[in-house]
Parts: sequence; structure tokens; C-alpha cells
Amino acid sequence: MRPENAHALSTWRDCPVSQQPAYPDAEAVADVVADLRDRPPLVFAGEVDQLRTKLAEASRGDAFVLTGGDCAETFAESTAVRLRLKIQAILQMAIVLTYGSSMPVIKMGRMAGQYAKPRSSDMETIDGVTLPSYRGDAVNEFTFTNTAREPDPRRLIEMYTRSGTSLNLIRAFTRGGYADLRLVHQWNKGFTSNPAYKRYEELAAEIDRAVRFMAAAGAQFDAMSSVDFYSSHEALLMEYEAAMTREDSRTGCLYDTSAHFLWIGERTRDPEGAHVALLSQVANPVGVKIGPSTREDDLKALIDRLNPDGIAGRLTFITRMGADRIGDVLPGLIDAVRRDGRPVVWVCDPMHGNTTTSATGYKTRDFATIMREVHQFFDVHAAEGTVPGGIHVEMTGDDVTEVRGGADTIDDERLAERYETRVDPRLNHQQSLELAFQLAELLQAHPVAERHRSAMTEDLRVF
Ligand SMILES: O=C[C@H](O)[C@H](O)COP(=O)(O)O
Ligand SMILES: C=C(OP(=O)(O)O)C(=O)O
Ligand SMILES: [Mn+2]
Repeated sequence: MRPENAHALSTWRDCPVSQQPAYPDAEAVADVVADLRDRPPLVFAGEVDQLRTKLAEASRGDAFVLTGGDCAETFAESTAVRLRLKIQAILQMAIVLTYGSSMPVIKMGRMAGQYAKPRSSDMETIDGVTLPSYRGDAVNEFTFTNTAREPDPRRLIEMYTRSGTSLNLIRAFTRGGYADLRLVHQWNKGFTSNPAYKRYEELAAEIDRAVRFMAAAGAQFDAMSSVDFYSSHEALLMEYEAAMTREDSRTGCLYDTSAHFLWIGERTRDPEGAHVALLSQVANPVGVKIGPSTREDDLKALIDRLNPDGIAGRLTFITRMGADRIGDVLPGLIDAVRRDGRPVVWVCDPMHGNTTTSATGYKTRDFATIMREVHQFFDVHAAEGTVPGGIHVEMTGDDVTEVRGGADTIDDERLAERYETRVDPRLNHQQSLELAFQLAELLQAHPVAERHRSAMTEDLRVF
């Protein structure tokens, strides 16, 4: 590595850092880091650049971002079946959103690396026993014993291995014919044939007509059966992300090769902190989670650090305000960014500001509240004349019961049926599709899609 890159890569070490595991053995950490440094990259700089270009389109309203996946991936569930169901659900959502937005949808998983979690509290108490909190499979084990909860750096190697095998499967599924539009469309027909989802029939029928029209017009479905699917996770564990950062042989720039897209969480987004310092040095597109306490000055400081040159597609703000706060807080923040002038992609995370506890003691969220935040996100952008660039949700392809509501009503009692998440509640497969259908209806009437549809009409006239 060039000396100037090696220096740039170490600057985070002089900054305050939060949410790191308290490893008992520093030497074991150094051994793991040395091992990781010698391993091949998980993603390639060219793919990362391609994603940045697509995100630049999203910042202008010419593409729409869909990010979905678990709050916390686990090693045990990084299996072919679980991954396939998740990819399937994301592709199903993507088709519906492509139709609703009349735009290409950038498909991204909170997958193949989402193994580390920031926590509100360092310790957890159960029945009078206090132990370190679970921080994701990359750090410690969920089981509530002293040994299990002790952070073990060797888990970083397992994180690398699991990320690699997951990515391999993602590439196989999304390039090997599994993403064929006709197949994904058939899956969606299965969803809307259920009477519980009757209200989506009309939109599903419209999509069906569009697919038939494409077939009649001679669309080359086989040629379209491979899609670009990107990996993303929270860049939380400094030693891991730094060890995975490499110099690109083509350009000499640094890339964090642990995923295509990395984001900084709400708890670690201090503009002077280590997480921002590390990601300021890499060329990947990066995101920052923005909660309701964010000040306009914070955004300016984050843009100064993470996108000083105003490269389109480089920086995404993922807002997670809560349905009760977004209407008050978001307009001022949008205005501050507009006045700054450097481009960002605005993405809505309607999950993290809407977490609550059920009467039965489960950490949960309400489908209706999630949708209320989504609606306001799009309303605020319509009112401000800015671009709502995408959606970021915690979801799974399984029929879990973690979020309340949806047409197949999950109530407090039903949460116990299949509550499997290790940290935050996820939309199940059906709820994810419901969200996609409702969002597509919303997008159809939104200025961001209308502008696109009129541009498409122009193209057709030329045709
Ligand atoms: O996923 C986000 C955070 O890690 C999570 O919401 C923190 O949850 P906690 O408040 O239970 O620690
Ligand atoms: C930790 C997360 O979110 P936030 O940083 O917005 O709380 C998350 O996305 O799981
Ligand atoms: Mn979460």
C-alpha cells in the first residue's frame, strides 16, 4: 500500500470511537486483523463504482433504492434457504416498485455482512443476572451466559467467511436466471391470489398487463434475467472494516471491500468520530443514519467530511425519524442540504424511529406506523420539491411474527408464534410485499415518478 494510503487508513485511530467490543486479549485481535488483511476482497472496486453511478441517478430522481434485510444477520441462518427467501422477497418488492416508480430500482441487501450491532446499553439484565449485551454474531453469542457473551475476535474471521459464502450465493441467484422477471412476477401472482391481499389486485393486474405487453413486443426476457444486487451493512467494527480496506490497483484509491455500500449508524455518526474518519477515506458510496435529534449543522459537517467534493452518489442520508417526528424535523434538514448544494440521496428508514414494546413484552413495530412514516417522507419531499430516493427496511423472506399489523393481522398474542429476531423486529414476507404495493401506489401519484413518466412518453414518441 502506498505510504499516503497507509497513513490515511490509520487516521481514525486518533478519533473518539464508540460501540466497539471490549476484547479481553489484544494480541488475539492483532492476529485476526493480520489474517483478514491477507484474505481476498469480498467485493471489487469496479462493482462499487458502478453502484456509486447508479446512486447518482437516484440522487437526481432517475433511479430508486430498495434496501432490505435483517436487523442482525446470524451465522446459523446464513443458509441457502434463508438467503434465497430473502433475495426472492427483495426481487418481488423490486418489481412492484419498478412499476410504481417507472424507474430502475437499485437492489441492495442488508446481507452478506450485517453481523454487528450497536446497542443502547452495554449490559443486559435478565432475572437479576447482568451480562454484556449481545452485539451481533460478529462479536459475541446470543446465549445468555458469561462465556457466550464475552467478545471473541475470531468471530471476525467467521464474519468474513459467512459474508463470502453468502455473496457467492447472491451472485449465483441473481445472475443465474433466478431473477427472471417472469418468474418473479409469478411469485407475486401467488401473493395477490390470497383473499387477504385483494386490495392489491388492481395494481397486480396492471403489472401483469405490462409484462404481457413486453412479451408481445418481443422483450428479450432471457437477456434481462440477470440483475445487479449489491451488499451493504453497518460499518461498525473498526478493526474489521479497516482490515478489509484495500488499495485499488487501477486507481490507487482505497475501497472498503467488505461490502459495496457501508453505512454509519445513528449512534456512531459523530462527524469528529472514528467511524466517519474511516469512511471518509474510502471510495465506496456511504450512508449515514439520521435520527430526530440531528441538527442542520451536523449534516453540513458530515457532508464536509464524507463528500467534500460533492460527488453525486457518494453520500446517502438515511432518515429514521419516527412517524411522530418526521413531519417537524425533515423539512429543515432538507432545506439545509439544499442550501449547501452538494448532492445527497435521501432514503427513508421507517423502522428505527418506530420501535415499541408489546403488552406481551416483545420489541415490536406497527405496520401502520411504519407506513405513516413512509407517507410523510414522500409528502415532505413533494412539498420541498426534492427527490425521495429510496427505502431501507428490516425484513425477511420468512413468515415470522415480529411486526404487528398488516392485512394478515398480527396482534400482541400472535407475536409469540414465530418471534426469531436477535435484535429488531422485521417485516415478514407478506408484510414486505404489502409495503411494496402500498409504496408503489404512492409513487405512481408522486411528482418524482410523474416527471419520469412524461420523459418516457417523449421516448415513446421517438420510437
Ligand atoms: O438495530 C438497531 C440497533 O442496534 C437496535 O435498535 C438497538 O437496540 P437496543 O436499543 O435494544 O440496544
Ligand atoms: C442500528 C441500526 O439503525 P440506527 O443506527 O438507525 O439505529 C440498524 O439499521 O439496524
Ligand atoms: Mn435494527
